[in-house]
Amino acid sequence: MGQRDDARFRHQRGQVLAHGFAFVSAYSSATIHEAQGRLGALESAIKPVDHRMSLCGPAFTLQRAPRDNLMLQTAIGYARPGDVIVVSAGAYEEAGSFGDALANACRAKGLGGLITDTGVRDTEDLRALGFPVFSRSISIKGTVKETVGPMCEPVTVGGVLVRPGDVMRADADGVVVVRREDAAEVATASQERAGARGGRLHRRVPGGPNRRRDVRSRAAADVERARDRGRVTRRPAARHVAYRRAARRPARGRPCRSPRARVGVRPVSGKRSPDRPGCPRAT
Ligand SMILES: O=C([O-])CC(=O)C(=O)O
Ligand SMILES: [Mg+2]
Repeated sequence: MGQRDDARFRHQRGQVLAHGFAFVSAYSSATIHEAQGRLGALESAIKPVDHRMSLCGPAFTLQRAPRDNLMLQTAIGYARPGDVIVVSAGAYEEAGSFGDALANACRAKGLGGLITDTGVRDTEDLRALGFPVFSRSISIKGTVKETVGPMCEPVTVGGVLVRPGDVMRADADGVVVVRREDAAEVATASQERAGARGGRLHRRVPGGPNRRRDVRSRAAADVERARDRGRVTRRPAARHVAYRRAARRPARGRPCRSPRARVGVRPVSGKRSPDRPGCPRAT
């Protein structure tokens, strides 16, 4: 089997195992990350070129030299419609290895998007094209086209292992990878989580039926916790009483807003109290 056929074969296997990725697409990257036990999040530096961009699809992985995009161009030729090209290039930020020309090629092939741990450029065109691109950086610096590297092999991107056919989900918040064999299970867990949270949030909508009870019980629980930690005493400390009395006393001359200054306490930080009537100088 030639290199091209070999890559296709392995990738097809990945796609067969990636059943369920369509369901994963219904949930946000953060929900999926939580639902699968807080796993699979790529480093937060990898972000969309435009916050409206999102993608979900099977990974088409490749490894390449940091300032060389030969393998990226090659991968676009091999990848299939819907595939998400996932590039591992050593987290190198100072190279714009993908731009308008390659994005147009991806669009023409119907690819699902690009996730790269290096830089991209021509971002205005990428936004106009609407092709989802998630990168570590934006750099105007060009790349050479010289070095051959592996395709459709497991790679590490943003600190996470990605295998061909694993499900990539990315949105404005970041990128998460779901192991292809777990996709259906993670979709179910995400649905449960989204449903449970949706219910709780609904109850807390301002003016909603349970708002008062919720707020009161939460406040009571906070006080209880603070008491346990010894922060709340039943009677206010003597100095708090002094401050409050001082604050109520009518001021002579121009009003002074600082009860702390009126009882003659040196301010903890910031400006000293001004020397004016009704406001004794800090000592
Ligand atoms: O050609 C390159 O190396 C990257 C680029 O700017 C493009 O794809 O438009
Ligand atoms: Mg360009």
